[in-house]
Amino acid sequence: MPSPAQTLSLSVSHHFRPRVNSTRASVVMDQFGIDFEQGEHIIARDLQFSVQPGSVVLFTGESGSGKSSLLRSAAEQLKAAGARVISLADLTLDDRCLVDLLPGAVADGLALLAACGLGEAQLMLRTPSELSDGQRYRFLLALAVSQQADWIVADEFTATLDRRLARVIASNLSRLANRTGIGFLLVTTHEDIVDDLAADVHIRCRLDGEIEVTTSDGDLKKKRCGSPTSSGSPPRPSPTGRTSLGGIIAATASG
Ligand SMILES: Nc1ncnc2c1ncn2[C@@H]1O[C@H](COP(=O)(O)OP(=O)(O)OP(=O)(O)O)[C@@H](O)[C@H]1O
Repeated sequence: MPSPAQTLSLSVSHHFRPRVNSTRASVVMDQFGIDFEQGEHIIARDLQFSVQPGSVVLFTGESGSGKSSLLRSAAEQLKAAGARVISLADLTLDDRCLVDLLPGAVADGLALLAACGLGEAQLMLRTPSELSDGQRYRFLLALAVSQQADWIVADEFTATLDRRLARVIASNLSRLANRTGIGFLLVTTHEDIVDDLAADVHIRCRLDGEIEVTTSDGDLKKKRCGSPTSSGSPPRPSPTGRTSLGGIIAATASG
């Protein structure tokens, strides 16, 4: 059983160097002064916040600011501590009616579908492949809640929904978390759901590397723990005109 409250400490970075070497990758590395040993893009160093059962943690920020990287790191830490963590991205959907896909009593299933904005009878009788993208996303949310997880992980939260519905779902999810004790780790670029979601922890990532952590007690902490991500590149040096590829050194056009 996971302990009632825990502090997560996230340290996330990605290497600049390519996962797959190629001559062209080697030329780019030379042009931007990245060698095979160095070049690290730091998303966060020791970013700390506390969570407990039923906490809603929201990561927002611009595209590329590191939200998903932090989400994955938080989910891994919770898993490592023994929590049952379900990611919407890992759920598979059979071709059966929505009401048949939800375990437990029919009445519970109907209530859950309604909370996720799928309360109309004709929708409950459809299969996942007959739903719109936004309806399918909402069903994934309902399915995840029905599977008795400690934590549910949802990237691109409400991205496929019109913004009015997005706010309704955010508010319902907040109530669900309170009622069930299921925690949520959510990522979105949309800030319009912030008030309705009333997250316990709101982590705002910025492309300049600053991360803001706001907790529900109104506490705001700002930390510059990442490296700027706007260009994703270290300062540009003069190219050497030499490229290294798996130990082979060759002259390039820049030389
Ligand atoms: N596995 C990886 N290896 C190297 N770099 C990565 C990896 N995953 C992400 N990055 C880089 O880290 C930065 C943050 O990526 P991330 O996916 O966390 O951002 P995001 O804020 O979720 O973006 P978006 O809103 O576009 O999904 C980006 O510059 C991305 O290129």
